[in-house]
Amino acid sequence: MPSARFAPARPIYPVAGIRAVEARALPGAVPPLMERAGAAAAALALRLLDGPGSVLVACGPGNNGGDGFVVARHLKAAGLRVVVAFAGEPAKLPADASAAHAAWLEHGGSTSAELPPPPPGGWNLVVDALFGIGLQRPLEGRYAGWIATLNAQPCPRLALDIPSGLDADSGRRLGPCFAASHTVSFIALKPGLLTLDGPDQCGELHLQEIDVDAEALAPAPGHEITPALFAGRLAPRARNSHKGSYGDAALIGGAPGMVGAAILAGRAAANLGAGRVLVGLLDPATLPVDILRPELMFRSAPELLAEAGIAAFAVGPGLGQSDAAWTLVHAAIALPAQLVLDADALNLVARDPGLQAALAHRSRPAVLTPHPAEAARLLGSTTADVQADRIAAACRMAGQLKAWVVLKGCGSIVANPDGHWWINSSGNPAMATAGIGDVLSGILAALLARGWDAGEALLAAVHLHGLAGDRVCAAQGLDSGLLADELAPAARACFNAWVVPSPADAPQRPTE
Ligand SMILES: NC(=O)C1=CN([C@@H]2O[C@H](COP(=O)(O)OP(=O)(O)OC[C@H]3O[C@@H](n4cnc5c(N)ncnc54)[C@H](O)[C@@H]3O)[C@@H](O)[C@H]2O)[C@@H](O)CC1
Ligand SMILES: Nc1ncnc2c1ncn2[C@@H]1O[C@H](COP(=O)(O)OP(=O)(O)O)[C@@H](O)[C@H]1O
Ligand SMILES: [K+]
Repeated sequence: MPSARFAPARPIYPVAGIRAVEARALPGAVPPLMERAGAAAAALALRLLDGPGSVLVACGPGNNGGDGFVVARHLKAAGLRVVVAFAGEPAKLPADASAAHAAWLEHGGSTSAELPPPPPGGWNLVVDALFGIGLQRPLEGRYAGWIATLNAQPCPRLALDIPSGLDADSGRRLGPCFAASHTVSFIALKPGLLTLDGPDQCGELHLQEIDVDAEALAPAPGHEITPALFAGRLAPRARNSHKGSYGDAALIGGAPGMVGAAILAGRAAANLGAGRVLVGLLDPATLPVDILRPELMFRSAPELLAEAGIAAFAVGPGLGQSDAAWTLVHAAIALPAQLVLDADALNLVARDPGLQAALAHRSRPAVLTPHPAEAARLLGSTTADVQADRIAAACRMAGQLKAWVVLKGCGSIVANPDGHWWINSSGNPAMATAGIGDVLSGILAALLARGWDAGEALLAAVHLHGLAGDRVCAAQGLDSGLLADELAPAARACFNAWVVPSPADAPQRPTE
């Protein structure tokens, strides 16, 4: 079975969910969860140190500080020079943290109420155990100063559970925020690690489940995206199949001056194995053929919408917001085919409650691919409001429009109409360039044309699109300058590697 090849999709919990898991896991846990967390973090710290040295552990007034005392104890026991900064009142520590503090003192440790200056040669590691999921407001005063000093240390910087200053639910920096080179998070993933500012602040992310099976204790409202979610679709083609078996994908867009967007989407659909790809341009006079991709067939947009038997339409790339564009969107929503709405198709829907109602009443849910500004228009809010809670925004759009939605950007959020959500971790900022979104629409159109349902197609397309961006950037050493048209061949390669495993992935024959 292909699914055995893919890591299962790990659950993601906002703070309330982690608290529910903890409440069930904590009582009677042996060893206590804080001891497990601290030991796991210390093991990572030792790998980062790779030898003797001096470590600074900055501990806060709650249980995150408790994790820090445990880490300090283990590192001291391993022979390192460990300095603990702790400005809280020991008597006010919560019970587990208080026990960890006492154990640190019993093992010969001490604490300093101020951040001590670095030793000659500097720190070899700094550990942020100031605040975890209990952060309630922006850091200021002493702790803001500590964060600035910790961030200035030219050594590995390890955050425990979540970088201090980062909101665990939204991924928003609330103010001064620890800039980790590595983050070790405990029990389960939190959304804030994976979206918005989270990936920048976390550095390399390590999850330590510390022997807690979170999903057995409390249902998870969200999951990460991995191919395990759509592995059932990744079977090789039947030999006895033909182009009609893989559907017609139709791209509608390309107003004058924006024909490239429709071409990019069409090329991507061709690379992802649609049986036939048809491009319907608003201004068909501009381009009769894509000479570099002559597989694409061209029509006028109204002609294409009237064509029988098309399995999937993606409407929006380069569409514009003219009256003609509105007529096309209106007609596309009414068709029984699979439907992707992107870019200006979304802007037209945002302006028209009639289109919104028609979308919500489709027999098959549509797939919507807004970036945060398009999402703000759909929700009648602002981009800042959307970004302040990306999961809530994605779920609201999906619920209101009864559609599958991806809210794009760093840590894209996929939401279904029932309120479940997923976060995608593939992709990179070189993808922040015009045309990349059109490629996503094309990938989606191809998978839908091939018969995938809306949810599987969206999860796969979003993950694959990011993976393709990562592959091209890694292969060419790019931080910027990625071209949208480079993505589709890379997406093709990644997709086919899922379907046809390399010999190294093939099951081994038992030796006799
Ligand atoms: N309870 C347990 O046994 C476990 C707890 N864990 C750790 O505990 C953490 C959560 O602990 P807590 O709930 O105690 O929360 P935190 O330790 O994250 O912070 C809570 C404390 O910080 C204060 N605070 C919040 N925001 C502040 C701000 N901006 N400025 C100044 N003070 C502020 C609060 O008043 C409270 O005293 C997790 O992130 C994780 O690191 C893990 O060890 C797993 C097990
Ligand atoms: N910093 C980033 N990290 C990961 N993915 C990104 C980042 N910036 C952009 N992307 C991805 O690139 C694509 C850009 O799409 P979009 O903003 O619609 O651009 P356009 O419509 O101009 O092609 C989205 O899929 C988005 O998730
Ligand atoms: K922390």
